[in-house]
Amino acid sequence: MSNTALTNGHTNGINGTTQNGVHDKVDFDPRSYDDLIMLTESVRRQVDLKEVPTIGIICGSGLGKIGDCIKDAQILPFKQIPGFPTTHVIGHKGNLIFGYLGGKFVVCLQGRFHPYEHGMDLALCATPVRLMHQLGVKNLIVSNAAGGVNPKFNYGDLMLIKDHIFMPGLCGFSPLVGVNDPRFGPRFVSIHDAYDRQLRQLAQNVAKDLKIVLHEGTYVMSGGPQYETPAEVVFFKTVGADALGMSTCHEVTVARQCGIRVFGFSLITNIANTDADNSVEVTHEEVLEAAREAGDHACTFVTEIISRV
Ligand SMILES: O=P(O)(O)O[C@H]1O[C@H](CO)[C@@H](O)[C@H]1O
Ligand code: HPA
Repeated sequence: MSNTALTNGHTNGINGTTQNGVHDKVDFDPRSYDDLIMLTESVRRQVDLKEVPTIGIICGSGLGKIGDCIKDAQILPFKQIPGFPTTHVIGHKGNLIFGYLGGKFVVCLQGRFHPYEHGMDLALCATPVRLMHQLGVKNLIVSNAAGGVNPKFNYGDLMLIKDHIFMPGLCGFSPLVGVNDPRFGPRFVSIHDAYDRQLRQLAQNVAKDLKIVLHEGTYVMSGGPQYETPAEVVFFKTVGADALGMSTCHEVTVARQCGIRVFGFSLITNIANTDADNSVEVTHEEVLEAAREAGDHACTFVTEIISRV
């Protein structure tokens, strides 16, 4: 089957109605388990789930190519998913894709929700992970574009995420804040093993076989959307950062709450400034350009990992 864009009309079951497959603004509560179930049912009605997608993928800025590599793809635009907000960030297409990659049936978020776009509602931004869990995902591959802080990193390198510092989470902006329905998972979640050791080892083996430079390090998520000042970069470097971004940690936190194993990697799209006297401008355009250049590379890497999971 060739790739299919799903545009059939549907009823979403969460308040509003739909016309021509595009949902009206719906009153979706990301902290309601019942709303999550209705969202999941809406997705199930719109796609032909040939198998249970046990692997989920989230594409970082400009890394949508990974989604484009999926075979026999069924493409569900976010605007057809009741409760999903829209993604406004250039380089995030806004599709949920089902199909085959590395010989496995996968579900891929071609575009993500950044907390800075959605009033720091981290539970809303992490809803796709809860959806993936409902659909049967057991392993999640998260990717992002990030600024390199570790002096060994070069433009275009890949960094396997070994651990993270979730700045908004530390300041009370966690997707787990608020009343917790135990059906989402436990109230208190241990994040001691956020990035699965076995999957990291597997990725290291893949990188070696494919002769890809793969660093390992700590990813820091800040709130954004402004990039960091040189002093902030030095601060993050001092506390152990290797790469900086504005995403991922909220998704990983929710994945761990519902027991999904996580593998994460960053594409180093720029080198973060550490000296205000010799600093250069960082732009989203250069981030996207780096991601475009690394697209094939990232796709091969992810495909091979999936084939070995
Ligand atoms: O983390 P992803 O989605 O790759 O996006 C990264 O790129 C954007 C900045 O250029 C920020 O949103 C940052 O988090
Ligand atoms: N900082 C924060 N987020 C980013 C960067 C950065 O330097 N590059 C890409 N996303």
